[in-house]
Amino acid sequence: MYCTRKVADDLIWVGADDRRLAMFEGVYSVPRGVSYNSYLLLDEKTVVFDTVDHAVEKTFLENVEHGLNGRTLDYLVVQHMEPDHSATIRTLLMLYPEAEVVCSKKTEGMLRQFFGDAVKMNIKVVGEGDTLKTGKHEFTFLAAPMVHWPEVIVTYDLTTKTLFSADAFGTFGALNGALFADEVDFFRDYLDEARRYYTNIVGKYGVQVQALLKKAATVEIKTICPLHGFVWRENIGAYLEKYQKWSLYEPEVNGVMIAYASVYGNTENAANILACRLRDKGIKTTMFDVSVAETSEVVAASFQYSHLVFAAPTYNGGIFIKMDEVLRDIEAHSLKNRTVAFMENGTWAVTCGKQMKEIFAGLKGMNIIEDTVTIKSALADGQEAQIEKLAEAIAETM
Ligand SMILES: Cc1cc2nc3c(=O)[nH]c(=O)nc-3n(C[C@H](O)[C@H](O)[C@H](O)COP(=O)(O)O)c2cc1C
Repeated sequence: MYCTRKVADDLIWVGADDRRLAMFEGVYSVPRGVSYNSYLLLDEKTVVFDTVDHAVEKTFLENVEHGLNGRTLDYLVVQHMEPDHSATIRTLLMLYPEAEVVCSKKTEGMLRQFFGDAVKMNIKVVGEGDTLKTGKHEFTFLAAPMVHWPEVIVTYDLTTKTLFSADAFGTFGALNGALFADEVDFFRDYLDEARRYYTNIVGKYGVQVQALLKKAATVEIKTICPLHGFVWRENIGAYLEKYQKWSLYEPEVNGVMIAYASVYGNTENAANILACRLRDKGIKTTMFDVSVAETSEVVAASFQYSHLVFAAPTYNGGIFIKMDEVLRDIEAHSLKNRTVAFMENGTWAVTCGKQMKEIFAGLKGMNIIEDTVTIKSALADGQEAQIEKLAEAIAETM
């Protein structure tokens, strides 16, 4: 049975929630589920904007069929070829073979890569600024390369001032019946998931997101229809401000994120003492044990906080594996402009502080605090003073 909601009188959300997916993109847990959004326009011509993941194909096809109500599908706009949005293209085109596929030149190549030549596609390639008139509505297309694949376009409805934003402005989390961000307390209940989504998925491409935001700033936007999460029609500015900060790598919290690893508890003990000394100075702290925390959460928090401390044991001559994974992921996301400090532990040859530092030395704008605390198995008498010194060094840079 179809399950749809109206974005406007002639625009229907024909997507679906998936609450069974264990790992989004094989990496990110989605305990609150995820939505795959697709939109159907019923103008003189009919248009579907992107499709959905295989997991929700049945509902999507029923939704489109119900929305069309016997009409034919004239256009399928493909903004992004990642399979969570494109997997259902083949089936949709088999059902509506007359539909013209509107996409970028790069998408045309990717369609062939993913689907081969088996499905006949009537493709209309569009470039930056090209327009498509469907009756009452007129659309223009903007290139958004690397937000977050190279082929991405976003679509702006000149008539209603609606931005179909592809993966930009998305969030993890099923919609649970709500479609609009103003139907939930987004900034209280979903901002953390939106940050985790942004930082992990497009966080590396701040420059490209900035380019898209600059283009978006030249037009009035009344509604944003992303491919995951809620549709925005109120308080859009507040969400744009978050994107502005995230894409400029500006921290949201002047405070310290402490991420630690600890096999036997001694590094954890040092990390806890540091957190207490920082709080004594009135500094905000948050902590993660990287053995149990999701790496994507630590990456998101490293974008959120101004100061980062990493504490880990030496492990087979290197960095403890779970910490290594976190640090490599932060490095892969090209985080910039943070103050960073380290605590290292080891029983016979303590090397991981230097190795952790080397990772950050390769990132732009990192202020590395040199007073690494070195622990030999467990904190020795008198080492409280070293931790206090590190807390003071951090406080001086706040
Ligand atoms: C598999 C394994 C490999 C280790 N490799 C090293 C090493 O290369 N160098 C070293 O100094 N200590 C090494 N250690 C010891 C730990 O780093 C050390 O005991 C540290 O104090 C543990 O801190 P924790 O109490 O926070 O777990 C290793 C421990 C384990 C379990």
